[in-house]
Amino acid sequence: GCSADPAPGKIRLRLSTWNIAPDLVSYRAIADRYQQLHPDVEIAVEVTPGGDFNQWLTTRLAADRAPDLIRIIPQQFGRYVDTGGMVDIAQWLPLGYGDDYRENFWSIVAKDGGVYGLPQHTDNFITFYRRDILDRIGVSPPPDAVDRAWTWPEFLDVAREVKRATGAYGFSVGFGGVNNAYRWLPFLYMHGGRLVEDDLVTPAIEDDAGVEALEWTRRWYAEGLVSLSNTVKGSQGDTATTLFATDQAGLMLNNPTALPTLQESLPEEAWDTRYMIQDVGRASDCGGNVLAVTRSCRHPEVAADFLAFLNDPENTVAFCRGGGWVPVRESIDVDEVGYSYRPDTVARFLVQQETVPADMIAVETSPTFNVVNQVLGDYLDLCLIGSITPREAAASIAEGIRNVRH
Ligand SMILES: OC[C@H]1O[C@H](O[C@H]2O[C@H](CO)[C@@H](O)[C@H](O)[C@H]2O)[C@H](O)[C@@H](O)[C@@H]1O
Repeated sequence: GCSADPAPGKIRLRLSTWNIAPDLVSYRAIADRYQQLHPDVEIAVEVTPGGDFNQWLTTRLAADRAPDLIRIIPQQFGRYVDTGGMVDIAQWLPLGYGDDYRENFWSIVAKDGGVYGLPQHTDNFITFYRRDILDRIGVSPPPDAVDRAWTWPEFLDVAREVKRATGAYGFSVGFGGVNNAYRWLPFLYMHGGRLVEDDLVTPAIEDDAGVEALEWTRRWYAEGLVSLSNTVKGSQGDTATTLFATDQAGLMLNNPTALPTLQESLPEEAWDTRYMIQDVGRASDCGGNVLAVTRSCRHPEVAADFLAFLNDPENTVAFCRGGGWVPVRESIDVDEVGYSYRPDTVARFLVQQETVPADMIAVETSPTFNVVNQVLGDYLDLCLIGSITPREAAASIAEGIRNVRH
């Protein structure tokens, strides 16, 4: 909380965010500008632990020592709103502040007449490839159009050849760790499957499409095309990018968090991107974050004012430019953002955004999804490592969804 003021008369706020270098720079710059306008406020930018996020935040909230402001993924946010961890900031926002946000994203924070945070940006997955490795095996990337992306069979054929060339794996996937099972759902949806019905609570994963999607993903590991250190739970934040940047995988399905590592570790000409792989349909990840004020904050009116400033159109543009993120404000013309690194790749994230399924977003941002996400991660991983069959995994995931108290 902001109980310990460092200088007399100063209001101290702590903002906690993922360890993503360009974002830390952007948040610091925005906080500095706010401090200049409000000399009585001091803002510290801190780094959130990745793997044990839920344990960390739950304990901090219980002890009333959570950061004042938290960057949190939409897939986990509902649970903290439900349990009173996040503050309704509606009364401190300028009138109509939400009008500019795309509806899908605004609905994540606007609940029961209150506003429990602000959606800051989104992102998704596209296909990365190592140019040098594809050149070596004489394979060309697919055409540069979202509807001409590699299909499942084409992608696995290329991945098998790439595996022979790397002597290790074919591709890596930006699962990023134990909290991110939902990043598998685009594969289910692009195969025509669904996790739940329209009511968001009745399981729908046990049909043919669901079992086939699980089977297909299982094959990645059974054939050694993907490392067993790169399952949902086996992965740590940067696993996918590290495998790709160290020549162990020549292809990668990942989001813009890969960019800072690639910038540091590979020459620009060594890699490029195309659109996300596709099957009978197209889909990609519902990435990004919400920024919220926690109940530990002693000065929620100041924290809310800072949040409104941080998310104003100008600061949103600056933030998205630095990190390669997709803005969720209607008024921002993305062509004018002027992305600072690999704008060609960022342009693909922007186009790919249109393929993120609305029904997938709806379930991922529903209040109980946090629990469903854990169940999905448990059985998905057991299936990927071959301990249970795809059909058993589908049945257990469905049972887990049924057991969640709605
Ligand atoms: O579940 C925690 C994950 O959170 C981060 O990822 C999220 O934030 C990223 C930056 O906004 C965004 O690209 C991604 O779509 C979000 O899921 C973090 O980068 C991950 O390491 C972490 O596992």
